[in-house]
Amino acid sequence: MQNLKSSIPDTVTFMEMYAAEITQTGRAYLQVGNNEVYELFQAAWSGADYQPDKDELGIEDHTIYLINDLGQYEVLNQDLSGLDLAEDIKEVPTELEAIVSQIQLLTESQQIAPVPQPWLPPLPDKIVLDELYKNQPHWQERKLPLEVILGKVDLPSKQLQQIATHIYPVDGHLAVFSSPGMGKTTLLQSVGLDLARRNTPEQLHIYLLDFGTNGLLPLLALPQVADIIYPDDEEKIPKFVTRISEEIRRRKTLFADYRVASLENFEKASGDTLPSIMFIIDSYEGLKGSKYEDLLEKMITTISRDGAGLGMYLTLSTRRLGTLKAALHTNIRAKITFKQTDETEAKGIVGKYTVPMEEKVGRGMLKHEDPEVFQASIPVNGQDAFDINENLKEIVKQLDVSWTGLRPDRIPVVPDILTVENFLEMPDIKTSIQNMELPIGLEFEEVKAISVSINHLKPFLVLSDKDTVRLFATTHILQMVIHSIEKERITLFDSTNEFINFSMDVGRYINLEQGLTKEAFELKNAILQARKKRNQLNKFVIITDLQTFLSESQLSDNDFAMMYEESQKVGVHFIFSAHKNFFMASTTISKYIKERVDIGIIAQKMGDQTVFTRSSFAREENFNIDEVYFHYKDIQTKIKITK
Ligand SMILES: Nc1ncnc2c1ncn2[C@@H]1O[C@H](COP(=O)(O)OP(=O)(O)OP(=O)(O)O)[C@@H](O)[C@H]1O
Repeated sequence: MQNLKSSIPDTVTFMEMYAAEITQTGRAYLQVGNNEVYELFQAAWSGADYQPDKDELGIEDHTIYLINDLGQYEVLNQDLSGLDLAEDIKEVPTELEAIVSQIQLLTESQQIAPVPQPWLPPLPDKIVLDELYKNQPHWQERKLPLEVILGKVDLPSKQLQQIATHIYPVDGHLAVFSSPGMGKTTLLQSVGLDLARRNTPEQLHIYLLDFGTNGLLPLLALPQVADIIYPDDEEKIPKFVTRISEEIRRRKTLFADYRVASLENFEKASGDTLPSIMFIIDSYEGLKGSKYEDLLEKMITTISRDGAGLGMYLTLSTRRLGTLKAALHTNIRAKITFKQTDETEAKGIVGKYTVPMEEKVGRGMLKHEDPEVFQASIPVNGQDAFDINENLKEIVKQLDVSWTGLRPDRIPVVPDILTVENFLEMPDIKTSIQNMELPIGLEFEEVKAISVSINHLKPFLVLSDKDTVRLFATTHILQMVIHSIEKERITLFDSTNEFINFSMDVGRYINLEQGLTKEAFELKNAILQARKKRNQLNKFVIITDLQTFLSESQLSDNDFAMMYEESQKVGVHFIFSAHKNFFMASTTISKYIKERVDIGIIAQKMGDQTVFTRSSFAREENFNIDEVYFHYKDIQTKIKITK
């Protein structure tokens, strides 16, 4: 305790005089009223160590001090406390602490209610979403306005701590800002889970745009989630943007037909329901510099401007306001910021505030009428981020299995590698093979399997300007034939000796060692005979390199032309593989084929070949080895082939 003389009023001069003499801590004069009666007293001290059996221990301080000229203590004898010999020095509570804890125990055991405080306790550091529900939300048949619980807000001016909710059709889009690691992703997870608990997959579709570090992944299995999009999803992003742009257009037209300006009014007027669409975007700044930045930014800005009326909402997180273009952030009214390294940044987001922003995760300012102190909820309980994610996945799984109705369609994407087995396992392909069709590949736009009817299959050309690529594409088409046609019906002219591995999978295998001539002439005669007798040979003939086949077989141009011409009439299906150079040479045969061929695989840029006429003049990208054009009915379609 400090010397009490400092609190003596100036008027008490005697007391002041005496008090000036006080040298001991806790010693004081006490005066009651304004007369000169005052008492010297010693204030009680509660800071001593609490040692209930001190008397029995006989602990006494025998230290002898000298008071020096400066009034300081100097130890004269040696330290007799024995502390230097003690093995284990324990800190004991002070007498004050001991008394307080005893009172606490007593009030608890006797259930004595605490005295009401004139202010509310501070917001908790951790609030689990479940704690904020009055009633656990559940799926309802009737579509309700899109609403979520965000956390708790402290309103000291109103002596209130309220659950902070966000009603999208009223409050619009929502953005949360902060320095790294302050709780943005966790709040988005909370929003995602809460939305999924309240709305069925028929009432709400969610798209997760994860431009951060997989923070939204635990939400992927929610039945409302259509898909997750990463900034490097080269195939998915353009399809996603097309899908959303078409949906915006469709909703605008529909709403115009009913002369309404909101989803709610459309549903009232038409009696139909359309799902609300939520875009949860984590770490918006992660989009910067990516290939599709402009495309996505444009789409997100359009949603920020037109979305609310169409039932499409954004909930996004990012570090700073500056990462969002003005055209985007001015359309987002509801903003939350957690701790920012630079406080002016936080004030720029939610407006001026005077209370200091605490450096706690999930603690920040929410723009209410004025900025108010806010604690975000976490979706589920957990010790750390890993724990929270694991528990969240568990709850998401429960929601996933409990929904048996329709779900939003995923954005179709072609697999990175299409194995022969996976391709042939596709239900569409199984049906095509049963229907006497030859599987060709997977189309990219809608990821549909492409196949062609074998009955009307004309001579088929595999064309490329690189031998390795041609070998790859030829192998693919050979595999397709092997897996859809009986072995006995396949003849393989391996004019480059590169397909010996397939010799056992076909009915006839002929390579250079055996000589192609005899078999080639036999084939020609068989075609002629069948033509005369109007027989059907039902054969597939694969020629792995047309140029060497022609030179090695010694067939004349006429012989070859006859075979080509008559083959279709007698059920012989040719598949030729040829290098681009074969057609550059402009021989009689190459010109003959060029004029007639109208089906094939082009494993090179369309602009660099002259065999097939281009159906589109869009800029050509570089293809991977398993991406080719399929030319059919005068149109080229980009397809994925097996690897
Ligand atoms: N509201 C909260 N209450 C308590 N703990 C939280 C809260 N929000 C987040 N945390 C914890 O803080 C850590 C960081 O959270 P989170 O990943 O959500 O931050 P962030 O701002 O998204 O980070 P970054 O910018 O790096 O993506 C996690 O361990 C998380 O469990």
